[in-house]
Amino acid sequence: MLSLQGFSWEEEDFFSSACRLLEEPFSLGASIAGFFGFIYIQDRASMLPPVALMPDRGAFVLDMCASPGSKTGQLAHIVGEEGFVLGNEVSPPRLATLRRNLQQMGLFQTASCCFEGQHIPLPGGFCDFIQLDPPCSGWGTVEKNPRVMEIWKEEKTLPLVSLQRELLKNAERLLKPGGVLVYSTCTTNLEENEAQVKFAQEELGLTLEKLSPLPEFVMDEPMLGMDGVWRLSPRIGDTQGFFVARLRKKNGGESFIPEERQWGEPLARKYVQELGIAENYLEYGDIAVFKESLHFVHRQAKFFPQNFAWQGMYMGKAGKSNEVQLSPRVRMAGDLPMTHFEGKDGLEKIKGLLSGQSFSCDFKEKNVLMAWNGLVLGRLKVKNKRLIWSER
Ligand SMILES: C[S@@+](CC[C@H](N)C(=O)[O-])C[C@H]1O[C@@H](n2cnc3c(N)ncnc32)[C@H](O)[C@@H]1O
Repeated sequence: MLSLQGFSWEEEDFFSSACRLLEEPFSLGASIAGFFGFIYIQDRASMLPPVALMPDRGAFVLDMCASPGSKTGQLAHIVGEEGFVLGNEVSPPRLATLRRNLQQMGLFQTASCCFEGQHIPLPGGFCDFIQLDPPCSGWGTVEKNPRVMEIWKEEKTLPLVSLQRELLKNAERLLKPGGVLVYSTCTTNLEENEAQVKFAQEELGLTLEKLSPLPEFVMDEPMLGMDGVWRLSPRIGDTQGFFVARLRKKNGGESFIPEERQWGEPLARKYVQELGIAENYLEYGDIAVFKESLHFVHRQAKFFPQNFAWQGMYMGKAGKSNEVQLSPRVRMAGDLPMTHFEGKDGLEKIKGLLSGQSFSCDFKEKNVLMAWNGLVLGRLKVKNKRLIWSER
């Protein structure tokens, strides 16, 4: 799809789905693959924290400061569809961006919530893995944002340092005994990096686990004589600055024993099939109605405590008497007619649909799946014997 639109890239060795863009005839985000969420654009170095965390397949991960969702998405790929990633974001507009991105990528193994990370009201010992990528001074992004050094001059970073500590304290509380935390920033500031790791070791009792150097990256010598963390300086045309440390909570002490609950009003199996969603998706959870919208309730989300406010991946609108309208972006395919597009010609037609064109068809159904070279992209509406793409 991307090569037919003139893009070229090479695969990176440090992470199986990472690719380095070589040719970009127009903005990659405006490509068809970008529109349908098959790619996510981010700096090379910002992919390192999930590589350091490397949760097991099927694991539960909390991403404490998640928007726009680069790491939530990457972690969701690592844990797979049977795993689960909860992305937390304190700012409502940024939470909306996070939710949009997760839906665009079709990641039903994710959910989101909106709390101050230092006060996420989950029970202690709830999480196997935590990603903490807190707000920081961003000195490592100076190539892109030259003003950061002025905005976040030395003493101005003090409130950030204390917020990061509060976040670290809650992360330690939320980890299960033996659980793993990755702390990362995009700054080169010692106080927000190595000094915070020392705080986590000395004040919170976490153990630093050594990360092996990655040959694909030029790494700097860590400060304070610390061994086994990743420290990168910004390098023009290559990476932004980054810092990554992996910490583990000691074994012993109690884990939280969760209880399963029902969330929303799950749609009956038969109805799910009628919507053109294959039954096998229900192995991962339910598709449930919440007031006016439809969301995926992953089976791992069923263990959240009763009063915990969270939201599963958005799947569409719900009307009265359980009448639902699936979002055109729902890629979960099932027994529904499909319209196939092939090759370059097919891409041109898809571009036409996305810009408001319609095509005549003989489908009797209200919705059909749309695929390009066998890859399901989403759902088209059938109106007056014409196929249209409509997100309304
Ligand atoms: C460095 S960015 C996270 C980037 C994200 N991890 C990614 O890779 O896409 C930090 C985020 O933390 C959010 N934030 C700020 N204060 C927070 C707090 N107290 N609790 C949770 N999130 C917070 C910011 O709004 C911002 O979206």
